Amino acid sequence: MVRYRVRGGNALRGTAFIQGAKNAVLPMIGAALLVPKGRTVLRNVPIIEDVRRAVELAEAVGAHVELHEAERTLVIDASRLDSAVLPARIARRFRGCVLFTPALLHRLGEAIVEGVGGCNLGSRNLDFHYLGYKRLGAVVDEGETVIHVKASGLTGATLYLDTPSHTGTENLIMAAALAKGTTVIENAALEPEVLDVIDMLTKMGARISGGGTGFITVEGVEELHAVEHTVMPDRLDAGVFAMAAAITGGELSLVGTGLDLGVVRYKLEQMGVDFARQGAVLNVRCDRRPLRPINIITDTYPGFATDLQSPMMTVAALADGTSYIHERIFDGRFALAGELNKMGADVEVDGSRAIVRGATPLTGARVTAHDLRSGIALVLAGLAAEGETLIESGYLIDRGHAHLAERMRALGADITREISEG
Ligand SMILES: CC(=O)N[C@H]1[C@@H](OP(=O)(O)OP(=O)(O)OC[C@H]2O[C@@H](n3ccc(=O)[nH]c3=O)[C@H](O)[C@@H]2O)O[C@H](CO)[C@@H](O)[C@@H]1O
Ligand SMILES: C=C(OP(=O)(O)O)C(=O)O
Repeated sequence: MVRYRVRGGNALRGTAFIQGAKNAVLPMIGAALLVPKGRTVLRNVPIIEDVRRAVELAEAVGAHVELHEAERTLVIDASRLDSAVLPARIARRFRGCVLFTPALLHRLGEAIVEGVGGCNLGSRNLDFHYLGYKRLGAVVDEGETVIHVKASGLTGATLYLDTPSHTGTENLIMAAALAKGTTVIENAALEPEVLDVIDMLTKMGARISGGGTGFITVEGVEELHAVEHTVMPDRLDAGVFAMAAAITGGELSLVGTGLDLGVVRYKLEQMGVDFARQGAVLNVRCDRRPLRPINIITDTYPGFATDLQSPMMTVAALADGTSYIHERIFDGRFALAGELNKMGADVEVDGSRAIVRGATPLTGARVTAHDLRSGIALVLAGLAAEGETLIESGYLIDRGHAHLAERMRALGADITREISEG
């Protein structure tokens, strides 16, 4: 059992190195499996548990994968895929496993998904993925636990997503990239990570247009080839470090090529946090105490990312006044509220809305990370709390943040990652 121990009170200062994006690297590993010849190289890979699971899963289907941790580089040779089974013991541990389906379909004619993991955020349907595969000519057999997708060749079609699903868009692009003819995906996701995946697929030889418009057209090609690609910076990791500076009254220089925090920056600015771009570095500092309250509504890009809703709840708890949060993407993403309240916050949840009455002084406590983002939100709470906070399970935090304790300690935080028995 991994846990994080945080002693609050230190302002974070210095240069924070932002990792590569989890939600870009996972589909890119899936994309690398589409390639029958040569070795794909991914740079700026975050060394997180989800990447380790993706490596294990790629190996389970027959790929040869080298994860060079110090170099943050993955080298993937998918020339000998030999199993269409995504085994439950690995697939149930992360959501990104669903991104392997298109490659298995194209390379082996079937994908057998024995389970799908990921954060427990309420209902997380995959119907857009399966309806899309069916429209492209696949047969989908959805058993109670195992999903079997089969196709002896896919053909382009017009696809529509009821809501712009992030992994749904990536999967249907990958399925369409090697299908015969033209596919149009309407109401496609606009997230920067999706665009980064499109960039990589385009370098691989895919013919994709309309990325970022909501209407994506894919002209199928015969084969894709191996490329080298650098994963974009993780805007969620960057958002967390910006918030850490905000709540501790610190000052951080965020380093990560092309970082753009979008609406998260504007919301933090409204709360009293200062941002300044200095060339390639984004500087964030907060002298204002206490912060001003805020209203946020989560949405697909360019709206406020649901993955930063939990960390923002911690920031709101430390703001002077009442903040309102409306969660519109997931129907079960407020598990953090009860844990923050154990630390002295005053958060009231009513369906998809939360009211956060601040500023309440936070006190260290033993708390539970219910998912990745509630875990990192509790780390933030610990940094601002008086006394010691113990957060379990740290594994969930490690799913998405690389070397968190080391990176935060380098900035002055008192945080340790511990492995306990049981
Ligand atoms: C690995 C990865 O990239 N994970 C991200 C991805 O998850 P993921 O791709 O799973 O999220 P989606 O965008 O697909 O889901 C958003 C919403 O759409 C619904 N839906 C989705 C697909 C579907 O077939 N049917 C359906 O109803 C879901 O139940 C959910 O309510 O986007 C989420 C929303 O930005 C982020 O929180 C996750 O970090
Ligand atoms: C919901 C998340 O991840 P996943 O989709 O991988 O469960 C997340 O990163 O907050």
